[in-house]
Amino acid sequence: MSFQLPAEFHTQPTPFYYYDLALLDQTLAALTAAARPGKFRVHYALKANFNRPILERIKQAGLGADCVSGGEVQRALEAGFGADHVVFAGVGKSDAEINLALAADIFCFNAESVPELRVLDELAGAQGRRARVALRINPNVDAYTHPHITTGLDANKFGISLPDLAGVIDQLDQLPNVELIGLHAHIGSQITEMSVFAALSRKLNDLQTWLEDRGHQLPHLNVGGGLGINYEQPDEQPIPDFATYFGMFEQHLQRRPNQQVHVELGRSVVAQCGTLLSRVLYVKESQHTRFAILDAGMTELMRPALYGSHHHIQNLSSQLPEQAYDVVGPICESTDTFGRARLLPETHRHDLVAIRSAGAYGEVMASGYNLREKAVAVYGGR
Ligand SMILES: Cc1ncc(COP(=O)(O)O)c(C=O)c1O
Ligand SMILES: N[C@@H](CCCC[NH3+])C(=O)O
Repeated sequence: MSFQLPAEFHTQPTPFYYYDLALLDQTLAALTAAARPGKFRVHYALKANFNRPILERIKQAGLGADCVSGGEVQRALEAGFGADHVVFAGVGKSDAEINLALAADIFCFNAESVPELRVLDELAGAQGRRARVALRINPNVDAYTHPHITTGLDANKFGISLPDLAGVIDQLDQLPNVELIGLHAHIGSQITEMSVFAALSRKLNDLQTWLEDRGHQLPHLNVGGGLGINYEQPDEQPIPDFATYFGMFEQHLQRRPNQQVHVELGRSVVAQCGTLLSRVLYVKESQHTRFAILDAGMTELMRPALYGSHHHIQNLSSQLPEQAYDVVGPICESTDTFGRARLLPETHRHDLVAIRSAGAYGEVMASGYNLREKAVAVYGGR
């Protein structure tokens, strides 16, 4: 079934984000079933979408929270996630952010460098606490995704590269207010080649053996997020293939007895339930190209401009024969283009257009460039 906007929103001023909470609930049900309670602990990566109604559903489904800023830690706590289910990642955590998370006594910091560990130690000591830490390693595993969203290669800024790990652990062992509880890795986002999770598992298996030889038994292992979604055909696959994703780790990761394995998924949880709605301002026909100029632009959904990402586009108002359009926004940048030569039914001013799979990394990456107002969010399927 293709996308339908509930009638109550047909007069909503555009552009706006529409979220289908019923689809979110179905996605969460599939996710929690595939994670097989007790087998995997799932943390939702707030960076993908931190709207309150969405967070409340996710919390109700029993997920924890994966945060990448003090603001996200705060938002997760306000939304009711227990501090013991909050993890805090990020290559550049400020002192204020660390202090906030320490004071809340969150479950774990995913730490990425010796300088960060020293600051964690100092600030935890000042608060009379111990910081639980998982070391984010950079496993140098290619995620076969867009180069801008690959995070686990030597050239990327994230994590501790493997040759440096022994030195980092030696220094960590000297820090009295930091407790090593696990390893963390996250190799990239929008991953569709599932074999990379087997490669990651094998690296983690070797590392664990190496650590055990040095006397470190780790109760926690966090394998990150990254499961991709179907942007080309959102209606064919509204719910991502969680079973295959978890299956890769079940098959290839050598879990130690009583070890807790964590994942932190963002996109696959919320992408398909969100749609950006926009109206056509003008159809401009030149000698070369036929443009459909929308009232939404890269300020509302930056992914096509930033990564050349594909989002499925539908004209909800027209049933006329199809023509090719370059679908663009009103922003003063040539990259403000949602799609080139897209086949849409003959399109006219005021037609309503849906830009699909926009629930993750859409609204959260909006900007006020050109002094644009922030698009509102509305919710259906309650
Ligand atoms: C450290 C970390 N964890 C989790 C995520 C969530 O990833 P995804 O939305 O691809 O599941 C990201 C984003 O890529 C990340 O950087
Ligand atoms: N923002 C990116 C993904 C990066 C995820 C954060 N590490 C996207 O829209 O696809």
